[in-house]
Amino acid sequence: MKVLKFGGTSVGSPESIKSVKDIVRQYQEGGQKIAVVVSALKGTTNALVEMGQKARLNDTTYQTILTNTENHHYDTIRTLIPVAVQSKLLSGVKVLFNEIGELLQGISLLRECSPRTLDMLLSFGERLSSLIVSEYLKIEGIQAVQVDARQLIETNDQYNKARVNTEATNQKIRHYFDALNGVAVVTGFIAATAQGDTTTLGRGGSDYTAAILGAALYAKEIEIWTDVDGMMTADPRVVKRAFSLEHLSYEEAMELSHFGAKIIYPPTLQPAISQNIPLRIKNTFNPDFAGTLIGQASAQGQFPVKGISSIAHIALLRVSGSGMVGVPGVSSRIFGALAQHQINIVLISQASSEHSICFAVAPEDAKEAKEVIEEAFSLEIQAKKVNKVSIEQDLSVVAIIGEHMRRMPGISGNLFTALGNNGINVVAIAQGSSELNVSTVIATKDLAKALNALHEAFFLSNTKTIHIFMLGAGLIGNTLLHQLHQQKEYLLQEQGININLVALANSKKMRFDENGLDISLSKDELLATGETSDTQAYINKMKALNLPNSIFVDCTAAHIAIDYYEDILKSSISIATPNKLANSADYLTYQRLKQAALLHGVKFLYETNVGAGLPVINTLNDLQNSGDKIHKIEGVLSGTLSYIFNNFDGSTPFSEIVKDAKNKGLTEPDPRDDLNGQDVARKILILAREVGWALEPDQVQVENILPQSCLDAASVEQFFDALEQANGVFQERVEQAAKEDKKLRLVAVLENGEAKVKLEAVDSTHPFYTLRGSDNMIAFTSQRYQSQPLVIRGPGAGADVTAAGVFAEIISVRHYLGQSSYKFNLSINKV
Ligand SMILES: NC(=O)C1=CN([C@@H]2O[C@H](COP(=O)(O)OP(=O)(O)OC[C@H]3O[C@@H](n4cnc5c(N)ncnc54)[C@H](OP(=O)(O)O)[C@@H]3O)[C@@H](O)[C@H]2O)C=CC1
Ligand SMILES: N[C@@H](CC=O)C(=O)O
Ligand code: NA
Repeated sequence: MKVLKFGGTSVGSPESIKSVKDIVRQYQEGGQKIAVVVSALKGTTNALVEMGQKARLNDTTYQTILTNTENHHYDTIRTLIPVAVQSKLLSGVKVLFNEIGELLQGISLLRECSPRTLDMLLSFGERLSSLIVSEYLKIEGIQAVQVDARQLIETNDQYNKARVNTEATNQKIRHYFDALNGVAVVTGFIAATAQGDTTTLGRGGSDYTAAILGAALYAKEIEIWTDVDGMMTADPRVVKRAFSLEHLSYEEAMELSHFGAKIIYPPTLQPAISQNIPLRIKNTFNPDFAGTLIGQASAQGQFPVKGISSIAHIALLRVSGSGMVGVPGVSSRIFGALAQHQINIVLISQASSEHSICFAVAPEDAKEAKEVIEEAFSLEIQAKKVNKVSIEQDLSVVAIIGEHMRRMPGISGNLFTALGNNGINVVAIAQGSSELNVSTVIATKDLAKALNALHEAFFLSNTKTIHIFMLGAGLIGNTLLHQLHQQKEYLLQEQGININLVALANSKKMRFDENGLDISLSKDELLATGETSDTQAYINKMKALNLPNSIFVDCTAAHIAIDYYEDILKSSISIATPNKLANSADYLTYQRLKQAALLHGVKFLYETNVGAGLPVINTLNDLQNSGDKIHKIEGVLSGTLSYIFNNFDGSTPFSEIVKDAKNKGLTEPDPRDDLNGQDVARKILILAREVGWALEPDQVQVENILPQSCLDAASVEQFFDALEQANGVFQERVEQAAKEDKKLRLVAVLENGEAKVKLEAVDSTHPFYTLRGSDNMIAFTSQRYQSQPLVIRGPGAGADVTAAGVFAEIISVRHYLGQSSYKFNLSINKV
């Protein structure tokens, strides 16, 4: 025998009732004996409660609700059942609705709806649904019998939450089912006293009915049919990648349910659990899916943590004071006082110093809880031995649950790393000694982020999602987009990195999608449906989304986002940027950004600021971190100028070569930033700061090679016109160098705390002489590399190499996203 319980959504529509029929038929055909328990049609119980309340206040609008509810039942029948055989059922339903109408009229006349009357009123929900389902099954050729549980389940007269007389009930059930042929369709939730007065079983009542039947009939299994694929690893509305669990122990299911997974209500399943009857959670809308099996033992499968659950709103109360230390009975007085006032405690945490106890209650109970405790400790408070009770609001509880966390080191380490790396502050912690549940209290604003971060850390530890917020989709940004698209699949399959581009913007449009923009589309396609670009709004939205593992990628050439960097880092969002403007602004800005990243445990990444994709900054840091002392840095740091001087031989005008460099993506958006030495000045300034010299921008000595007319030009186009006029100036300098068998190079030098950028003609013995194309060359002379400098050389500009450098930084953040510190045991058999 199996007992199948179908909840309100499972009988909520004609389509779902058809699914119920298919499920019942399948069992019948398989020769399996079953009993079916049904809830009221979705929304009916609430509607009945509302009607009762309105009628009691003589508010005649209850009649509208009654008409709507009645029509909903008729519509269901008309859609479900062929016209020719509808009339019997329609009139049966009509009779019941007439009774409801009379009862409501009575309530309205008496202006009274006692618990007893309410139970009578609510009983109609299940009486109607069981009638419809059983008649429909009969019409479909299934031998079904409507069973009113008031004949079977006997309770006391504690209306609304009646207690079951197990002995009498078991007898009645066994007696009834012994004589029964066919499928019983039993009303959930309702019962009756020995005198025959209607009662209801309280919250989770239909589960209770199924458990009572299951226990009385020694059922092999109880199936709870609902509208989800079983118990999930987390709430799928918040955690998109939550998945359904195959096995759980009763205890795990109970913990998960306590923390908000409202699929079952375990207290009501106790009769079945005490007889060790397995429960299976199944989805009426996906019946072939196995669902979740809940039994005595927990499955030691792939995951030691079975679920991540939460209570969205709690208040935390703290009782503290010197008078609590070493004094027995304090907690009993606190919790005794709360119990007396029926205040439920969600979580308790106490430090071993005993100086304070904190506990969580529902926010609506907080004020009363404070008053009650202050009353109980009024003398100690007067004597200043106990402080006034403090209340913290806007908090949530997030818990990890699983029996196999027991004795497994590293679980809480992983929990706190995942929260910490995402800037989530833990206000309080509680772990039972059973180690079945580790609960943390956090700010409600961080709840979704915490659930996602923890879900990733415990269930998807082989896959990390990185949420990317990209600002700027010009040359570098667009190239990066292509690279992300090209590598997306490889990264997911081979590296376990899930690239999720959440936002993209240019100067005109911006677009957000928390679930990820489709990066197979071009940036124009992506932005076509975007909203008007607004940097402040962009940053606010990025912060408000509060996603874990987020990185902001500034691919603009502008100042627009620089002022927000510190705030972004403080919001636990990493930054990767090729934009040099932040690090080459005043020294204080540079310092504050580095500090903000450090303090908030996020990354501020800017390798491409110098030498594009070449590993310049990282090499410099590696040298210093390993104890080396930098004496001198000398370099050709402009890809643009390298390219220009390597290609300019006088046969093509200088201005044409500059245009060529621009078209090749080597120059800054305004090539004057390259030619006036500013771009290189920024780079050597950044290197100086990395070495530890607190230089300001105006302390870098720069030789500008551009005539004033070029600097004065109002736009890039006009600059090229002016440059054409000045071609001769450059022609002369290059020819002069060539005569001496030399080449021009814009060289940056950092030595003795001084930074200089100047145009030099180098001869064939100089290492810079041999540079080709857009090559950069950086030579570090240090304590270790004294006689022979450490040299880095290669293309130091261009869209591909720069975007690739930013790309590498984006994926590098996965290394600090909380690697699992425990090994999963995949080989152990499941229950
Ligand atoms: N080229 C190279 O080799 C290297 C470049 N870099 C750096 O890379 C950065 C990007 O350069 P590049 O791609 O050439 O520059 P582009 O001018 O091609 O692109 C800049 C992007 O920023 C966007 N933008 C400007 N203002 C805003 C705004 N208010 N809101 C949103 N987006 C905005 C632009 O929008 P729109 O498209 O609407 O104009 C454009 O998409 C620069 O900082 C540069 O110094 C660093 C190393 C090497
Ligand atoms: N315009 C720059 C690009 C890299 O920073 C250069 O030419 O080096
Ligand atoms: Na670099």
